[in-house]
Amino acid sequence: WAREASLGAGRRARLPPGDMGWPVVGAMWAFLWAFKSGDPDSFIGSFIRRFGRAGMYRAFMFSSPTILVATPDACKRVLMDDDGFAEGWPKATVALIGSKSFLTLPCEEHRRLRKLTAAPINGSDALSTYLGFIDRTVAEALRRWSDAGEIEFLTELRRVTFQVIVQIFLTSADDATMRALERSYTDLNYGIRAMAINLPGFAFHKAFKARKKLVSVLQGALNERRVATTKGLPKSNMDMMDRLIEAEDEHGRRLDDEEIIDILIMYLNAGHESSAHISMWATVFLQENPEIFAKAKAEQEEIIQNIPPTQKGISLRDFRKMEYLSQVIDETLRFVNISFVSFREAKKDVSVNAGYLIPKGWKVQLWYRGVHMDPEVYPDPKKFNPSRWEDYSARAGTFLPFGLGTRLCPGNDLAKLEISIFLHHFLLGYKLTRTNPSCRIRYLPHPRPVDNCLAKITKVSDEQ
Ligand code: HEM
Repeated sequence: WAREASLGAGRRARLPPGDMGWPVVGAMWAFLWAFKSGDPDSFIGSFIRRFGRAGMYRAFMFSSPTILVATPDACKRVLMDDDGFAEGWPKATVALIGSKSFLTLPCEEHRRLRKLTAAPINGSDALSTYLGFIDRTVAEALRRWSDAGEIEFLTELRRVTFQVIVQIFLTSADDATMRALERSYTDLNYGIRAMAINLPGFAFHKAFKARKKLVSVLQGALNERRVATTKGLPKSNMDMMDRLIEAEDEHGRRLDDEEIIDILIMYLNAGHESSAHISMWATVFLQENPEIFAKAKAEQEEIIQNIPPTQKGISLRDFRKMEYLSQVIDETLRFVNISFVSFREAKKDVSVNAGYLIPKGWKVQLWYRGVHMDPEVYPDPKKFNPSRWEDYSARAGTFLPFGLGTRLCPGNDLAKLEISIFLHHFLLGYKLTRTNPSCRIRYLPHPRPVDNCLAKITKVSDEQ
């Protein structure tokens, strides 16, 4: 109330509708209740019900006055306006991912480090470099799982996507380092959308301990790398850690250890969590929908039949032919809403959407989930329907699984490649049988079955 009052009558009158909720906690209880009770869409739904389809609402969340944005045009307007908005992530996210990661970097520094780190992971050349490794890794994992009996499918997929991202960022990491990192990331993620309460029993407390472990493992790897460089030991090939160590700005300044570690913590996390979840959900949806499965399988069979006998594995050209599979993945991205919201902060007063005011200093939450589940944008939004993407190109702002603008996910192509190659092998030779097909879903931090998709992977045919 105090923050609203300080705006003055004129500015206050231009705020979008909404209310600041309960003292201190604001709308956090309603948010947590909606997500924990299994109906996440009811959170934005309650604003629409009470205040109409304004598309923007005011609320008090994560200890800050906040504008919730839930229409394609308003999301686009905010995401494309770097003069008006900076990143504005909740305290817990910044504390866990790192205050020197992209989450808080000023514009110029962000642009420089983003250019340095995004080029080696996106674009055809980069993708061709990793394709062989991804192909071998997922094929081998599926073979192993089919001999293993019951597995936690999501946990195993996380290991695979982690193996891939570690290969790109820290080529030489040994198995023990990798396992230690991977375990800590699981704990870290459970605290990422929590309140930043560092007391035993709270999710954030456990997550913060996991961050300390990550820092110590990465510091060890960085020390080894620096010693090797000082001694002039030969390098097998240049990975992302080397690039970050050697990067210099125009004044000759290099990144210090803290900066390198925070950037690595961010990339290693962003680079495996979402891809693993989407691979799992896409597999589950395919298995639950025999017609979609059959159509996707037929496409992969055709692709494999046209591979020349001299070619080993699939190529980038084959990947680009996977049109229907790409629709399955887009529909999974829309339907699952792994990144259900993004956070910004207004650097100045900005007018959006028919003159609503986003006051300077207020937080902005971009509700991608609200856009993706809006029946006016996607008819029958709760139906998993890959065919809605046939001959359809989404209007800007309506499909935001990877965000938009200067913060667009730099790993979007890599993620799609990884998920496609996994599904390619799965469709051609395997079947998923879940132990608890109607297992409860937990929506925070990301939607997942609470049993981590306990299942058997069975080999049904040899891949040709
Ligand atoms: C299905 C998989 C993925 C999804 C759904 C996803 C989603 C997103 C979204 C929505 C954002 C934008 C956040 C914002 O607007 O502030 C983002 C940013 C980011 N993603 Fe991804 N991502 C995925 C995979 C990856 C992969 C594989 C990598 C690494 C190789 C990655 C690295 C990043 C990084 C570093 C950022 C921050 C970019 C910046 O601030 O400039 N992501 N991702």
